[in-house]
Formats: sequence, structure tokens, C-alpha cells
Amino acid sequence: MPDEHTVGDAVYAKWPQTNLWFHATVVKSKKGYVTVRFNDEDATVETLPDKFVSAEGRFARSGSKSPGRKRSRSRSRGRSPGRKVKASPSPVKKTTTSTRTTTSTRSRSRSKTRVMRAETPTRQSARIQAKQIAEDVVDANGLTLRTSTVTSVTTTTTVNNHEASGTTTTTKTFVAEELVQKSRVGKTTEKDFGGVIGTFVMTLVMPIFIMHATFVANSGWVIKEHKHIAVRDLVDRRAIAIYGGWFVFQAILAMLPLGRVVEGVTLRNGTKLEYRCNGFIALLVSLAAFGAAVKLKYPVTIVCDLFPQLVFTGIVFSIVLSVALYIRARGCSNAALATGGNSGNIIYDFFKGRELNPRCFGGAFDLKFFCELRPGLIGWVMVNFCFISKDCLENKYPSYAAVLVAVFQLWYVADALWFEEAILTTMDIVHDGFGYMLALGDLAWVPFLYSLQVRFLIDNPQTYSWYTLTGFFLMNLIGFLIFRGSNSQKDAFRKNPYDPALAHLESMPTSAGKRLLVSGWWGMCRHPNYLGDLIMAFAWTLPCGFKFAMPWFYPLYFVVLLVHRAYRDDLFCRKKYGTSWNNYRERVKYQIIPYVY
Ligand SMILES: NC(=O)C1=CN([C@@H]2O[C@H](COP(=O)(O)OP(=O)(O)OC[C@H]3O[C@@H](n4cnc5c(N)ncnc54)[C@H](OP(=O)(O)O)[C@@H]3O)[C@@H](O)[C@H]2O)C=CC1
Ligand SMILES: CC(C)CCC[C@@H](C)[C@H]1CC=C2C3=C(CC[C@@]21C)[C@@]1(C)CC[C@H](O)C[C@@H]1CC3
Repeated sequence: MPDEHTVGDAVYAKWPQTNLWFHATVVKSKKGYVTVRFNDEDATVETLPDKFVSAEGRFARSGSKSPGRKRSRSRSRGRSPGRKVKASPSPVKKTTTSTRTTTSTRSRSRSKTRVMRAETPTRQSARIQAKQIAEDVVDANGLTLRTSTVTSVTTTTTVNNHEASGTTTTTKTFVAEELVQKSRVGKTTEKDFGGVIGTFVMTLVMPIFIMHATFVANSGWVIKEHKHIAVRDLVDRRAIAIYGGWFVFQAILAMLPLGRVVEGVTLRNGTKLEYRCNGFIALLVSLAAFGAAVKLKYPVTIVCDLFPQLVFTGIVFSIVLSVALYIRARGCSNAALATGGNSGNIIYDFFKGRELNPRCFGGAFDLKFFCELRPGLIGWVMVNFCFISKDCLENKYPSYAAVLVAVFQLWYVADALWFEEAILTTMDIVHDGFGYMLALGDLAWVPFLYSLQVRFLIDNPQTYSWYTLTGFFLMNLIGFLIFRGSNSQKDAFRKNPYDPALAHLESMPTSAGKRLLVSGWWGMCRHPNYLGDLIMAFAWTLPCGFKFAMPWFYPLYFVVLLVHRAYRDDLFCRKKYGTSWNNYRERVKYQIIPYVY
């Protein structure tokens, strides 16, 4: 039974998204929720379900022989609510070196529990939590999911861990239940993309649109000269061999033991997956292979001649893959599912993707990570270059505008692959399952639709003066600088918030322990990276002129995609950061375009 709380009560309250309990004071109590003010440096106020608030006395009753620690023991290194944690260039390392380590083993019976209590929540305690969360977690079937090393707490922090510090406190279970709940995926109730009807429509419309755009890339929205092409003409062995060969070639490159192996974000069960990041090498090898094929006079232009057949193959391949992924996910444990793809509705779950991280070859090959960056993204560049080669062969001079746009897009893809590990924190990898949306998006939408502008410019060459071309270049450069500058600033801050290079930036604390940047790029709007990306999208389309509508599909779609993405990210962050996210929104008011939106 949760305790009754009255305003002014001294309590222990659970810091959101952690397993840490801190001293707090009750501010309000209403209908199963209690608003508490933590005794931290920022006097953070949070409203929590009452099961996460416990009277101090009750904490002691639950087995504690010494209800509270002496102030002198619990606050190390002079931590007090008014004092800031001393910035350390490598805070995490500092924490781990002086820690006590417990190794937990895979067993049914030993589902250990640990309650961490601290006098005051600090950034450091949140970091410790990230390590502490690596406890045994029991999955839906009651099996302990993994063997892990549990790093406990140092004496240099404010966290008061009874075992590490040697006090006689023993604690009872508050956490075990929560960790198990955390690793379980409940039914998806809030549906995205217009729910079942919306995803059903998108499932049908997306492939039809990709196919349609194949025939009208060089014109308006509709096919003017109707070229009859039967479905059986779209099935072509050579196209299947080219598409399949390309996919296998990229998979082989991805598996080469080259490049860094990096860890992804902590999963719900506390583990992390490893990813080999050799995408940039794959791009270089692919470009070299293309160059060699052109030099050796291999008919690379077959890609243009068989373009509709290739698009059709890509679509069918994506559908088959999505069906296989859906069937595979039916056999996987609850812990492996994505939170957004477990509605129980076949259409919705098929579209959104049920399994979060499908892997094959004994876990060595991550399908979602591979598909998001390799065959489609590098394929997009290759499609562009094949069309430019055809243009060079057929005309005396290639369309310079097409070459310029192809270079811009190569630059964008090279950047994505150079900073490949940044993708590991995107919502596609962290939240979304791998289903039809991403499979079709990665393997057909990106290579065959993102190449619209180059294909258009080859069929409709545009002549521009050198200063207009310079204007397009500058626009792309500005977009890129905003995109890259903001993404790199956030990545650097996430890697080490105490990086001296970021000392000039202001950030605000959140209840989840992580801070949010509120100055620099991230002080201008909440998604400066989307703004840069959009500017680039316009720089790629302006050279197509305004005579035909089709090439404008890309920026139009991209605005919708990014606005919707910003909305989805807002929902995730609201869950993650609670009321701190509202404070952040108050502080950084604009979503994508400063002073406009
Ligand atoms: N070409 C294309 O088709 C597409 C391109 N993109 C591009 O991919 C890139 C990644 O996009 P996406 O993952 O959607 O979004 P973001 O890179 O913007 O990531 C959002 C996350 O950043 C963190 N964050 C937000 N605000 C702050 C802040 N003020 N300080 C510190 N961290 C903050 C939060 O995560 P946390 O706090 O947990 O770190 C939030 O969930 C973008 O550059 C986007 O333009 C995206 C989609 C399609
Ligand atoms: C139209 C559908 C509803 C959605 C399709 C979505 C996909 C095409 C995109 C979802 C997120 C993407 C990202 C990228 C490419 C497009 C998809 C796959 C990037 C890899 C592009 C390069 C950036 O540097 C990183 C992007 C991450 C997200």
C-alpha cells in the first residue's frame, strides 16, 4: 500500500528514470500522485505516482537497521545542495576506478535487488545509475537475461550505498519489480502515423508512389505520355541479380573486420549491443568499384536502362524482408520487442516493426543498422552516378547542375557514414522496430526517390551562370554547416558534458540526470540539425527550377517527415525528462526555424 502523504512531509522519492531514491519534501498530494521537491542543487520539482514516494520512516521499516546515514558519511567531497559537482574531464572513468564490482551470474534464482539512496541527487549519481542499472533482469518467462558486471558506488559520490560503504543498512525490494517492468514491453496503446488506418494507407501508397515517381521523375505529378508497362515486364532476372548482388556486396563489406566496434545505447534490460562502424570504408570501396567498372567499360548504365525493374525488385525485396521480420518477431521474447510495435494489430505492428534489434549470424549482423546506412544510402549515390555516366556517354557535356547535385548528395552520404555511430542514438535505432516502414524506407524509398533531382536534371538539363551555381553551393554549405555543427555539438556534449571545448555552452539539468543544451546551436531552436538538413534539401531542388513539380516532392516530403519526427521526439523526451522537458521548451521556444516555427 502506498503511504499517505501530507504537504511538508520528509520523504524518499524515486528520481525519474533511475533506481535512485533521494530525500525530498512533499509539495502536493492528489489522486495517487505526489508532487515532491528534491533536496538537490536545483530544488527539482517532480510529480510522481505515489508508489515512488516513501515516507522516510517506512524506508527504515523495510529492513533498515540504520534509517539514515550520518551526514558526514553520506556526502563525500563536500557535496552539498548548494555546491556544484566539480567538473571532471572524464567523470565516468573516475567513478568506475574506485568502485566495488560485483559479478552477477545467469541463474533463475538470483534476481538481485538493490536500492540506492542518496542524500541529494547529482549529475554524478545519475551517471552511477547508468552503471548500476546493469543488474540482473528477469524477462517475461522468469529467466535471468544476462550475466553482467554490476558496478557499485564510489565513496567519492553522494550516493549512499549500504554495501559499498559498509553501513549496516539492509534494504528491501523497490527496484527489482521496476527493472523487470522496465525490460518488459507493454501493449502499444498510443499509435503513430494515423494508427491502423494511417499505416494501412501508407503501406499501400508508399510502394505505388515510388513506382509512380520512377516514370514521372522528369515531369509533373502525373504521367503525361502513358508508357504501358506490365507487371511481368517489371520482373527481370538481371535486375534481381544487380539488386541482390549489391545487397550481398554491402553485407560482405559491413562484416569485414575493419573499422571501430562501438556500443549502442543501454537497452531496457541494461545491456548494450555492439556495432561495427566501417561505413565510410564501404563507401570508398563502392566508389572505387564503380570507378573501376567505368574504366573497364562495364555497362554501368544498365542501372538506368533497367531502372523500373530495379525499383520493382527493391520494393518486392523490402516487402519480403518485412514479412520475414514480422514472422521472426512472433517467436522472440517480449524483451526483444520495440515499445512502439506491440499493439497486437497486425497491420500497425507490421508497418512499425515488432523486433527492436533483429540480428542474424549469431548476433554478429544487425539488420536494421545495416539497412539504414548501407545498401540504400550508398545505393542512392550509385544510382546518381550511373545516371551521370549515362549522361556523359550520350551527350558531349554532362548536365553540370546534375553533377553539382550528385556531389552535394555524395557529400551528405559521406558525412552520414563518417559519423556512422551517431545513428545509434536516433529514434529509428533506439525506439522503432525494424518493420515495413524502415525496410521499405531504407531499401527502396531512399535509393530510388532521393535520387529524383539528379534523374530530373539529366532529362531536363538546366543551364546556370557560374554565380548561380556558386549560390547553390553556398546554400548547401550553409545547410551543411548548421546540420553538422549542431549534430557534432550535441554528440560531443553527450559524450562528455565536461569537454573544455564546450565550456562556453549553457545547459540545464533534467530530472533524468542528463543535461540539455540551451545555448549554441541548441539554444536557437530545438532541432537545428533538421533546419540544416532542410536547407540542404532546398539547395538540391532549386537547380531543378520551378517548371515541373516532381523534383519538389523531396523537400515537401522532408518538411512533413521532419515536422512529424520533431513531434515524435517531443513525446519521447517528455516521457524521458518529465517536467524538465517543459522547462526546456519554455527556454528554447522554437522547434525548427527560430522565430517562425
Ligand atoms: N535525410 C533523411 O531522410 C533524414 C535525416 N535525418 C537527420 O538525422 C539526424 C538525426 O535525427 P534525429 O535522431 O531525428 O534527431 P536528433 O539528432 O535531433 O535527436 C534528438 C535527441 O537529441 C537529444 N536532444 C534534444 N535536444 C537536446 C539538447 N538541447 N541538448 C542535448 N541533447 C538534446 C534528445 O536525446 P537524448 O537527450 O536522449 O540525448 C533527443 O531525443 C538529424 O540531423 C536529421 O536531420 C533524420 C531523418 C531522416
Ligand atoms: C516515408 C516513411 C514514412 C519513412 C521512411 C523513413 C526513412 C527513409 C528515413 C527514416 C530515418 C532515416 C534517416 C536517414 C535516411 C532516411 C531514413 C532511413 C539518415 C541515415 C540520412 C543521413 C543522416 O545523416 C542520418 C539519417 C538518420 C535517419
